[in-house]
Amino acid sequence: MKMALRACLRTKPGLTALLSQLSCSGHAAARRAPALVAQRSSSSTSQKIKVDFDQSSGVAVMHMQSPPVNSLSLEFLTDVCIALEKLEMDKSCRGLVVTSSQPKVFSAGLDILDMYGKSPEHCAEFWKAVQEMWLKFYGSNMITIAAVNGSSPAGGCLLSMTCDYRIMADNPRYSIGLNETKLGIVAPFWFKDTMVNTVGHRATEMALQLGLLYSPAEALKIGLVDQLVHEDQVLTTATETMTKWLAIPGILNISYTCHFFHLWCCNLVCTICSCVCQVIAAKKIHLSQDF
Ligand SMILES: CCCCCCCCCCCCC/C=C/C(=O)SCCNC(=O)CCNC(=O)[C@H](O)C(C)(C)COP(=O)(O)OP(=O)(O)OC[C@H]1O[C@@H](n2cnc3c(N)ncnc32)[C@H](O)[C@@H]1OP(=O)(O)O
Repeated sequence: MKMALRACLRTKPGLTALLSQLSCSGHAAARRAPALVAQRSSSSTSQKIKVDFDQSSGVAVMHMQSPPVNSLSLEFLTDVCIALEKLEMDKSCRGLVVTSSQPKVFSAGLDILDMYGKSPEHCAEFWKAVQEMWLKFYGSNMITIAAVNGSSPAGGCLLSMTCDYRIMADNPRYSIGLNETKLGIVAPFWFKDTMVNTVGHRATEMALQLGLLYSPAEALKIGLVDQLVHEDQVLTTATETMTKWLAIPGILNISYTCHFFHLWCCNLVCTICSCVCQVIAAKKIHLSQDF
């Protein structure tokens, strides 16, 4: 699925242009961007994202370092998107491993504090940034591997699911899943679609209806993650796995099918509608709070 989307993006410049208009790169571009320099290994850092790029292997490692729990705030999402955009533009970068520098947590999902009591404009910007992160990872030209070295609820799980492969720390204290229902929130349909593409319809229905968080062993069983390793081994296993993937001839050039392209278009159209609805809703809430 991910590869099909990637191929769509590569072969449909019009779609790419549309996406870039839709995306929040406007505000992203205004911010500082971690630079990638042409040397064997480079390291670039924004406040919340550190990228180590090994030019000899063509593999970058993105460390999320937004304490305490890598919650996805507007600022953090913007940094992630900028870093990803930079890597995407560097054609020598063929693989990306995403991991966390925070102990015990990969990402706590959307930053709840960034969604509450904020202006409609902020909410719209925030929501656009969430969608941009999803689009950028899902449509990435690189092979992406999530090194899930801690808990990964809700938006954190979404982030990992947009990657081609997930390796999780085998620690029963960690959990992963779309738990929005338990928080009284409905997971957006594109969260749902991403999970369907990962674990199938029935498992997704159960997961979303009950707001399930899975232990690593349970997650492996339903295919939400692909591999469990000792937590000390998550990152090294991810880079080893990346080497194997990148050795496959043409891995970055898998052709797409019409079915996937249609699904992609549907998702895009629905996303626009959902975005408009969110803004309208936000405005209504804002108005009702005034009375
Ligand atoms: C009307 C228009 C609206 C437009 C805007 C759009 C809004 C649309 C809303 C719809 C969104 C739907 C999709 C939602 C997706 C989400 O991702 S929602 C977020 C769900 N996340 C969670 O449920 C995670 C909750 N956190 C945890 O389970 C645990 O914290 C952890 C991640 C497992 C880590 O546990 P532990 O190591 O024990 O740390 P804690 O002590 O629990 O936490 C440390 C501090 O971090 C704060 N924190 C935790 N999670 C978040 C978070 N998601 N956002 C912000 N802050 C978080 C926590 O409060 C602690 O803070 P302090 O108490 O200050 O230390």
